[in-house]
Amino acid sequence: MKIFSAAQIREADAFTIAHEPVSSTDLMGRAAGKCADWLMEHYPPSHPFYIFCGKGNNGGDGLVIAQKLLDEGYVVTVCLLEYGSKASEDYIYYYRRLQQQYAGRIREIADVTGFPELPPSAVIVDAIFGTGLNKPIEGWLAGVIHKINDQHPRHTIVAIDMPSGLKADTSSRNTPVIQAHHTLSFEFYKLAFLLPENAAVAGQVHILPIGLSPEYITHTSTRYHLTDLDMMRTIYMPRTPFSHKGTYGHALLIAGSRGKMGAAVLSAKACIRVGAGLLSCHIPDCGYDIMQISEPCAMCITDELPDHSAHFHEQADARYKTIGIGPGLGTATATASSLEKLLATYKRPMVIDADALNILSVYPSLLYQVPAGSILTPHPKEFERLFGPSANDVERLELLSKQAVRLQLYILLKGRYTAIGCPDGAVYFNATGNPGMATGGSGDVLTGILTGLLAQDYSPKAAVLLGAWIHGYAGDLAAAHLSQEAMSAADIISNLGSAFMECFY
Ligand SMILES: NC(=O)C1=CN([C@@H]2O[C@H](COP(=O)(O)OP(=O)(O)OC[C@H]3O[C@@H](n4cnc5c(N)ncnc54)[C@H](O)[C@@H]3O)[C@@H](O)[C@H]2O)[C@@H](O)CC1
Ligand SMILES: [K+]
Repeated sequence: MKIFSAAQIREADAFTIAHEPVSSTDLMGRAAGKCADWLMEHYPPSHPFYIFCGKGNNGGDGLVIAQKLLDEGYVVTVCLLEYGSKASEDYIYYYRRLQQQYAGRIREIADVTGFPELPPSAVIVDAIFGTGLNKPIEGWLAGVIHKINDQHPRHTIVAIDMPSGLKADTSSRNTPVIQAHHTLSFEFYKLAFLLPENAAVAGQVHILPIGLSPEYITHTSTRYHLTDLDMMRTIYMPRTPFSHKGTYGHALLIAGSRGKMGAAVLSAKACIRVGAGLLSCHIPDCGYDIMQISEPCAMCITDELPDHSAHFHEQADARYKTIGIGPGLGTATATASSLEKLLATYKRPMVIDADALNILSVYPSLLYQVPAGSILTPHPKEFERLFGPSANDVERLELLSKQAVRLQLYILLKGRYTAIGCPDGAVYFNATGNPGMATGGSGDVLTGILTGLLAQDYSPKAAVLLGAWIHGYAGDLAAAHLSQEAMSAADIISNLGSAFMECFY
């Protein structure tokens, strides 16, 4: 799914109005009508509604919702915030209609003392500002936002299109924003919903289709995308009947050190479980029994050193379709030097994670030696060590995209919505996964998955998008069986099979 900017959403709106054609008043009626339907489906008339309206089209949506709920016999109080701006035309149209029929339900609020006392089980609808917000909310309006947020523990707050105060595509850090339980947003995810810094504000996001022009949507390109199952189905490559293990590639995994062999084992298991034809693991001598016993499907090459690896560059040749390097590897100087030599000779796209990333952040010039199309998988701290700090999440995404273009790499920044920067500047957010995956070893599993997919001739872009998806999907299945608390990284691997079955069979 494409993620459009606020400016593009305005264009989509205008394009739909001109080409469907539909009047802007009717488009508002249609969009807000969907919200009213959602509200009535989720809350019976025993819930009194308090609908707070700004004076733009978001406020207009609030007026349409109020009218529909009142027509259906709901108890509604409409709170119009009178902050001096000129009302939009569509707002005025729906205001007149409401005023004619339900004048007694309308209250004007011109400062924070006008904030109503709310009865138990009230539902607050936030229709103050939407995508038209053009500066942080200030003065008594900010006071109203705080008052609404004070109700959060006692009353349900439903935001229309955007929680008011949240900017669609720039940072809203340290500004007043409604903290909604639910956000009913029109047609598209907004970038703001996918940023960790906004975790507290949008609640559950429900995307309501409002019939914006499919022509506009298809033909307009965006930098940001959210992955979905349909996209994965176009990427997934079923195995062919006459194939053999050679068809699915020989991967080399360079991982593990004394005390961190578990990372190597998790990566190896995941690599095999996504279908790599063959897997060899380069591990220090201390890990030999551990790996052979834990994963009999993998072959082992042991380093001359007992506790960490420093000779893997001698192995890394064209026999291997790809290499995954980093989990539990350690950052010893000899390991770093072997990585440098490996990067000088091995030129296929590879997967670089964990300690291999830490080595690159100590020797940043090595970043330029990483083969084009390789996949880096930093978590936010590793990302910062590699590329420096950012003032906010939007800046961090811009940095991600810039570095992916500059280095011609795929950079997968881990998080609730893992963000994948591509060499062409596009950024994809992965839609699967859950907080149960915030546990040691999850990243090692991802490295194994990505390595296994590259081995099978998935393009780097296909591998990184599908890998992130299936990793999160398997994690979601694990959490569904076991709870987010009890699941471990090993459970992600155990659920990879069911994830493939559910998504692709
Ligand atoms: N295509 C769509 O997505 C549709 C959008 N509609 C609604 O239209 C909204 C956008 O409407 P508008 O562009 O009128 O924008 P808003 O309703 O978000 O607000 C714009 C108004 O608020 C003022 N304003 C902005 N920031 C302010 C601040 N911090 N303090 C005080 N005043 C401020 C602006 O000057 C303008 O008057 C969407 O969020 C959605 O709710 C729907 O009605 C129809 C379809
Ligand atoms: K809103």
